[in-house]
Amino acid sequence: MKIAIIGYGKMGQSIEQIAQGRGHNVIYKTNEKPNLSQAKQADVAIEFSIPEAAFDNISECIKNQIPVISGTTGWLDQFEDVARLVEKNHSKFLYASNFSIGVNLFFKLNSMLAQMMKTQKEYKVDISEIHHLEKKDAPSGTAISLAEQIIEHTNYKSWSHPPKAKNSKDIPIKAFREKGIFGTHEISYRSEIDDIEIKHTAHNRKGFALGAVLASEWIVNQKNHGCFNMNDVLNI
Ligand SMILES: NC(=O)C1=CN([C@@H]2O[C@H](COP(=O)(O)OP(=O)(O)OC[C@H]3O[C@@H](n4cnc5c(N)ncnc54)[C@H](OP(=O)(O)O)[C@@H]3O)[C@@H](O)[C@H]2O)C=CC1
Ligand SMILES: O=C(O)C1=N[C@H](C(=O)O)C[C@H](O)C1
Repeated sequence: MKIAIIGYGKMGQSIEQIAQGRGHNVIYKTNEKPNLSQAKQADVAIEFSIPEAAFDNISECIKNQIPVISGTTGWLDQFEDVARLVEKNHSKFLYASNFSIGVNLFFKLNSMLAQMMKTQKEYKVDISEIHHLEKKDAPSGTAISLAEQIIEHTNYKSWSHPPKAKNSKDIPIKAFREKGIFGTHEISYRSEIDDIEIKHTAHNRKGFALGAVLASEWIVNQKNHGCFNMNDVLNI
């Protein structure tokens, strides 16, 4: 598979390593707005850049019929515009706030626990995330996905960051930045009697990078056009 990497920072470099280890060829990489005539030579573009650039980078790939995978967080208010472009151009796009298999299992666990907690009125939920000091957005895309899954299965209506006091329909998300943390997410249901907590800790970036490469392999073989996610890729 020929790969274009758009955003060759910490993730772009990890993805290149994993992709090469699986026998793929990185034919183009950039830290700027992509050169489309070069990117078009690839079977797939993998986009991990910055919140301000993601929408333009993804849109250009879609308009040029390059299947595109993105993991950039902090731009999702423009997701519907991307979905319209995908339809209009009969293109393929896959987004995940977190590509790691472990986190995608954790997402399932979060949804199952939320379903059980819906009727347990004495518990209040909160989410916390910890990331490295270079992270540009807060709260993390993963924390927002976790909140949305809880909202889908309970009576909570929204999430807030920074946490608002005394809004019982709001899920508070706390974000911490510490040196050398790759991504830690914790969900806590607390009552006066006890707490129930589930937690995922990434030890490095290999899981995110491997997931992005697996998603790329999947989308290249996908016959239909459309917007996809990791549930389409992983049979879990
Ligand atoms: N979904 C997932 O599983 C994961 C998502 N992420 C997300 O991926 C994104 C990147 O993370 P990370 O690699 O750690 O961040 P980095 O800051 O290490 O990398 C971002 C790179 O994008 C480059 N860049 C800046 N402007 C553009 C542009 N216009 N077009 C293309 N590239 C550009 C930067 O270049 P320069 O430094 O020269 O400005 C930099 O090299 C973040 O949004 C992060 O939250 C991270 C890990 C996992
Ligand atoms: O910026 C990061 O590093 C990460 N970002 C993603 C997020 O915002 O959820 C995924 C992972 O937690 C690492």
